[in-house]
Amino acid sequence: MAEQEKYLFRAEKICKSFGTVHALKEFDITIKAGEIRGLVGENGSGKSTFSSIVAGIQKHDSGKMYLDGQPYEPTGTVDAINHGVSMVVQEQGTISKISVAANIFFGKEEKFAKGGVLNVKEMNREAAKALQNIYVDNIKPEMMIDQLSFEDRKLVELARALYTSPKIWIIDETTTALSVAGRELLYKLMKEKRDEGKAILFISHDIEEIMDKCDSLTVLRDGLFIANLQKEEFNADKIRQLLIGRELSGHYYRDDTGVEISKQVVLEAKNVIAGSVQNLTLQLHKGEILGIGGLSDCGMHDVGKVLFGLLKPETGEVLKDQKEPVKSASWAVRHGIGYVSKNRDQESLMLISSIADNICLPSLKDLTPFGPISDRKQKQLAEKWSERMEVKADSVKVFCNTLSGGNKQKVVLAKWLGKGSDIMILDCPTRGIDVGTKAAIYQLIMQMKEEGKSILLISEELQELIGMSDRIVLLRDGAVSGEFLRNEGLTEAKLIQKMI
Ligand SMILES: Nc1ncnc2c1ncn2[C@@H]1O[C@H](COP(=O)(O)OP(=O)(O)OP(=O)(O)O)[C@@H](O)[C@H]1O
Repeated sequence: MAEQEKYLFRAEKICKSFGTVHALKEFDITIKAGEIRGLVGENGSGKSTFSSIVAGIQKHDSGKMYLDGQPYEPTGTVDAINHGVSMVVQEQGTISKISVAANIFFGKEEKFAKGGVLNVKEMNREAAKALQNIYVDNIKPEMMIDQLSFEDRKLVELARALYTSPKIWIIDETTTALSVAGRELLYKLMKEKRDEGKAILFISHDIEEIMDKCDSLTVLRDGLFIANLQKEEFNADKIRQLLIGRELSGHYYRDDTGVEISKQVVLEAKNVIAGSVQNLTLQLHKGEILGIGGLSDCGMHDVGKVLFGLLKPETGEVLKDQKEPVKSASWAVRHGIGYVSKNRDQESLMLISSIADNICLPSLKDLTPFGPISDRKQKQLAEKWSERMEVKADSVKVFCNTLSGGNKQKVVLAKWLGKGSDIMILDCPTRGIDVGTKAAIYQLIMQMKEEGKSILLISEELQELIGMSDRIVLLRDGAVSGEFLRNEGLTEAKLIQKMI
């Protein structure tokens, strides 16, 4: 048997450059049938570039790929799907202004067309099957995709990817877009597909998750293959060291306990009903890190929107300093409130603009109090925060649409840290961020707290909530279901009890 035939998929010496950036340098990887292979590496190490080449989204410059022992050179995504390769992308992968069913069958509509007329009923019926295949019954095929939450749109992407029963399923940093329940569903599907003899390439920054769910892993650093490990060789410290290229020292989360919370309330919601928020009463105190958690649809992401003025209360009010109503998002920015949305590409970044323009956007008024914008000051601010957040790019002039997912997230954080807002609403701030930078973000959050800033930390990561919050408020069905003060005995199980 030829060497490549032992594997369902094999890539050899894959190279890909974008101008002067060498995203992949002679990268090799193999995946067997019935294997879940993890792909790990720091932000910008080339994971999405590689997976998008396999999925036919872009072409490599050189190197060879084999599928089922045959040379594999997809001419595009449709060709990749026809060869049995499907991918769920890191960013939002659905198309706005069309239905769920139209998203699932985008590019394959001819399957439901007769005499040039689309049989929508038939397409909806088939879409319902695709959703049932992944055990989802709350999303209806005829719904407009824009009605769905970020998480539900990811589920539609899962349904689309699995509808064709792919031989290779690529999952690019998808878990962080999902709630606890969504993740469990994804893991169940991964196991099912593996047991059916399919191959799965699973990308994640969560080392524990990789160790738990994968059979083997490949480490990528700066576009280079670094190591392959089999399950029995997995060790968290070893993996971190391999992907960063040095030992990671220091504590990940803060280690103080028994902190005092100031009585001064800086931001509050009083009996608010808005979106998925039901009768919410919540107070954020000065210098406090207030963690917000819960299951999917508990309303936690809408809490951030309500407090930032993006979502208007139908009843109740949102007050700053217990007196001034938060009128709108622009009012909030002018009054020292910053907001990092979970939906980075749609709500937090101008993708077709430079890193510098994005970082400076909320600070323009501060940079130009008396006259025209100073290019020098703008560059200084952008460079300072881009360096502090370790954004990987040749310069701050680079456009955000060319950055890796994690580096885009760093720009979003840099933008609000540069503005120096007194209140920061962070919705999943470490989504897609690698372990090294994650530690730096936690340090920055602590620094903000020490400077007297107040932080609302909305997170799907229970460990992150326990590790960083002074106080944790849990939500169920849009209302507060439990509250915990920081203490040594706090466990995930205790939080989960209040979430379900
Ligand atoms: N279209 C593009 N134009 C220019 N540079 C690009 C483009 N796409 C990717 N890059 C660069 O290629 C490198 C690898 O990016 P890639 O998205 O593959 O990283 P990644 O490992 O997936 O990172 P992350 O964990 O942050 O998602 C980065 O330096 C990125 O800026």
